Amino acid sequence: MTRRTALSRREASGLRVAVIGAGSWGTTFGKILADGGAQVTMWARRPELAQEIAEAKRNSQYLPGINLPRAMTATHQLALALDGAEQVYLSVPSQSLRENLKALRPLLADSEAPVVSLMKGVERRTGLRMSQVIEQELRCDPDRIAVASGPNLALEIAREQPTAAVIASNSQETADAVARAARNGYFRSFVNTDVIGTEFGGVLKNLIAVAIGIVDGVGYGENTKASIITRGLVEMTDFAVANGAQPETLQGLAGLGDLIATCQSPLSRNNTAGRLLGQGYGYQDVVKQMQQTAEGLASLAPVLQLARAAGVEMPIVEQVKMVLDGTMDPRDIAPHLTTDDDTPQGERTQNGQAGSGGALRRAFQRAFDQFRHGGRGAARD
Ligand SMILES: NC(=O)c1ccc[n+]([C@@H]2O[C@H](COP(=O)([O-])OP(=O)(O)OC[C@H]3O[C@@H](n4cnc5c(N)ncnc54)[C@H](O)[C@@H]3O)[C@@H](O)[C@H]2O)c1
Ligand SMILES: O=P(O)(O)OC[C@H](O)CO
Repeated sequence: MTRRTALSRREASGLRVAVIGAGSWGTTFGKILADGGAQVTMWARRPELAQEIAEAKRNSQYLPGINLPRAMTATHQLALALDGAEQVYLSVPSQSLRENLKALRPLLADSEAPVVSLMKGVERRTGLRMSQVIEQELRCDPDRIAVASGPNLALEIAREQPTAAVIASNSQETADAVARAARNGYFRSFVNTDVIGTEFGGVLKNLIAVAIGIVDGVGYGENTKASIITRGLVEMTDFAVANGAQPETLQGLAGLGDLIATCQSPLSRNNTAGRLLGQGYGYQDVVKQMQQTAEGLASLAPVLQLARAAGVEMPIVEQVKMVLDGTMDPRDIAPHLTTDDDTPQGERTQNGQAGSGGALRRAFQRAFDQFRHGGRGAARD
């Protein structure tokens, strides 16, 4: 244990937490919590992984070379993992969250513990964010739910490289309680109440990271990547704000911060999936080659559906989808500034209008329409 870790252990001393999902992020987050002083029980689907974590204090498949803290144990029995848990953290692939929650629900029936999503996807079938799926399946007070997001490449954090994150909840009290637990000498949690912006930041940066991977795979250079990252952030902000986020959240750790980390790092699975696409592999081959979860691939279609419903243009994300579907040559990917032939006027807006941005204007228009129609739903732009 490093000195920084030792200093911070006092802060959450003795808190009992459960982490559901023992892949690279679940295990790393378990280490963050244990190094902050919590007693952590991991739930792993496979008994042999639970045994390795509990006995050898290792997770050699997902975190090679990392020694896990003594205050971390593991089981493959959900009931044991949740027994007495004062906080519950969820870190399974987004598309499997609902089925996992169905198993969790009876075990959490009498619990008031905060439930924290560590995931960065939307559900393909419904387009729902993970906190919404949690609320639906656990039928719990949304104030109990929190989400964690930020520039958080698991292996770097497992190596105790200093990192910051955002914990968001509708309830300031819940966010504060989670942030106090998820904090140690190498991991710092900031708090906000913008759950939508924090969650969508994590989802959307994955899609732009796939685009950057494609560009890398094709062999284009830094100008192309910088153009896509910059215009990608505009798409992320437009989309998130149109769906209820606060724009400043997208400029913070959960937006820009995570976008930078994920687009730059070869550790990123989304970036890696994009690189394979750029090298000419088809979707099925990419899925076969990925050993770990690349959330962006499953989130593409539902995000584009939500974007169309909100009248938001996402030309970069559209192109990633076309490459994935095999309908566009990866070499044709470009940081399109507009989907029509007009000369774009100013970088910030999609519709050639000056000012604070297309998404803000549309969000305002929608609120106005809603007001005008007596809250019966807004007209489409
Ligand atoms: N790895 C990171 O750096 C990182 C950082 C921040 C957030 N995240 C997010 O965390 C979430 C989990 O990702 P990860 O990196 O831990 O993925 P991973 O691929 O490393 O691990 C996923 C884990 O879930 C298990 N799993 C697979 N299918 C399952 C199912 N149907 N039910 C239960 N468990 C199942 C796997 O066995 C594995 O243990 C994702 O939403 C990801 O975006 C990851
Ligand atoms: O490996 P990725 O692409 O899932 O990215 C991991 C984290 O989300 C980075 O913050």
